[in-house]
Formats: sequence, C-alpha cells, structure tokens
Amino acid sequence: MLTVRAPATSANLGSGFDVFGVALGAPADVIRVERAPETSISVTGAGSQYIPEDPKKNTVGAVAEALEAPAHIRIDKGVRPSSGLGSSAASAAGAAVALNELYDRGYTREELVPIAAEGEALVSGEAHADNVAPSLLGGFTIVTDHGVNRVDASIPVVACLPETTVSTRDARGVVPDRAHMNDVVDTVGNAATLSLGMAKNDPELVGNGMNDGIVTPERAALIRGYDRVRDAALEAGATGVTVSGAGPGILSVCHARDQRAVASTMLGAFDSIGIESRAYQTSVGGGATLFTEDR
Ligand SMILES: Nc1ncnc2c1ncn2[C@@H]1O[C@H](COP(=O)(O)OP(=O)(O)OP(=O)(O)O)[C@@H](O)[C@H]1O
Ligand SMILES: N[C@@H](CCO)C(=O)O
Repeated sequence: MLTVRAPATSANLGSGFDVFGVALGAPADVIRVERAPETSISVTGAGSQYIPEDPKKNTVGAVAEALEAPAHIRIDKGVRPSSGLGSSAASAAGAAVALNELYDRGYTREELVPIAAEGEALVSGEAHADNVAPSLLGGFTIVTDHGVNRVDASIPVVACLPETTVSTRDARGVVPDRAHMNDVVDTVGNAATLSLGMAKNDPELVGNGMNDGIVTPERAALIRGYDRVRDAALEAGATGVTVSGAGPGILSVCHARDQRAVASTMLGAFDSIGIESRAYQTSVGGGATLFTEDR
C-alpha cells in the first residue's frame, strides 16, 4: 500500500484567475492506494457524505483512468468539498502521485499536472490546473499554456472557511465574458506585483497584488458576509484579502505577527452574522508527500 498526503490549495489569489495557486500547510487529504483489477473508491473524513464513491464521478477515478492504473483508493478527506480550498484537486493530486508510484509510470510531478487536472474537468466542467499544480509541486505556482512555473515561498496566510458551500461549477457561471481595459491594466499590474512578492517572500507585495476588479467582485457576491470579513481582516493587519478559489473560503495574507488577530477577527465577523466558520492559520507550504511505502 502507498500513502500520500496532498495539501489544500488556494487558487486565483485575486489577480491571477485560473493562473495562480499556492499550496497550504494545512489542511490536507490522505490517499491510500492498492493495486486491484478494477478501480473502487472509499471516502471518509470532512464532508465525505457529499462525495461520490463511483469512480466515474470522483476526481481520483478520472486520474486512475488517465494513468491506466486500477486500484482500490481510500480517501481520508481533510479538505471539505466545495470549500474554495481545492478539495477535489487535493484528492486528484494525491491519487496521481500515489498511482504513478504504484504502477511505476515514471511521470515527473510537472507531467502529472494535466493528468490530475482531468479530475477537475470531471467536477467543474473545465480542466483548470491552478489547484492541482500547487498541490503536486508546492509553493506558489503559475499555470499558463506554456506549462507550470513555481517558486518556494513561506508567506503566512489565514484561510477562513464558513459552513456554507459554493460549487466551482456555479462560481464559474458568474465569471464575466468581458472586462474594461482599465480593470485589465490594474489586474496585470497587481499580478506582476504579487509574483514579485512571492519571489521575495514579502507579504506586503503579495497582499498589495491580490486586488482584482474583474472576477472577484462577482464571486464575492456569492459569499454571505464577504465584505464584513474582508474589512475586519484588513483592520486586523491583513496585507491582502480575496476569495479563495471559487469560494466560499476567504484567504488573507499577513505578517506572522498579525496572523492570530486576523484569524480571530475573521471568525468573529462571520459569527456576527450567524455563520459558523473555521480558520486555518498556516503558510504557503510544500506539495504532496509520499510518506509510506509498503508494497
Ligand atoms: N475526491 C473528491 N474530493 C472532493 N470533492 C469531490 C471529489 N470527487 C468528486 N468531488 C465533487 O466535487 C465537488 C467539489 O469540488 P469543487 O471544485 O466544487 O470544490 P473545491 O474543490 O473545494 O473548490 P475549489 O476548486 O474552488 O477550491 C463536489 O460536488 C464533490 O462531490
Ligand atoms: N480557477 C478556478 C479555481 C477553483 O478553485 C476558479 O476560480 O474557478
């Protein structure tokens, strides 16, 4: 049996819609695989009651098919589905690493990105790779038609997850078809600033570069309490706040000294409108880890 821990991720980071992503130190999915004549899946853990075990409907089933690697796959969910924290992608990335090893397929982590993205196509209708790339590779990732670039970073973040859900499929439905040139220019400038901030490990630059006036306002409108939580986090010292992935998770970037205050104020802001939430005080972290081998 092989075991892989695959981290949650936050995609977009505001200015990098469908391009930027970061691996988070926590939470994570744990995937265990054993060779089998046909693929079967069992799911336990956070939100497992909402996740299909049918291989045709689960992201790991799509990965097993793409790798021609039938297996019994056990998923222990640390990342709740429809969270904006790359739940479906964490499972897909973990399965890709585990099955690649189990069947000695020999793919590099970079080569596994489009394979794991097949799982995302299954659940959201498009094979966007901005969650699977950081879950596989760790750090800050930039996915374009030219492939994936990455840099290590250890920026402190708070990922605050309300009890509500937003499906990526629905959230992709509100993405505008067109944008004003002024907004495009602002967003390009912010994305460049954010990338530089990641390379320099600078939470101010990263936070300043998260603003986006094109997709984020439409997504934020789907999250009850978003403005209140964002304003509270900024007041507590966050250098930038945005929708995590497709939401409803909200991501704040901050200095380590402000992390605790940012987390408690975000929780308090959701609580003030009667929404329970939990906050992960973590930082940009490493990619999927293969930590047990017993074949
Ligand atoms: N292994 C899996 N883990 C989690 N969700 C899965 C899995 N396989 C299929 N799904 C389905 O995918 C959907 C959740 O994926 P979705 O992309 O909407 O959420 P997310 O991955 O948390 O969000 P985001 O991509 O915005 O970070 C749910 O309908 C869930 O049942
Ligand atoms: N870039 C994707 C990521 C989903 O987590 C989206 O925002 O739709």
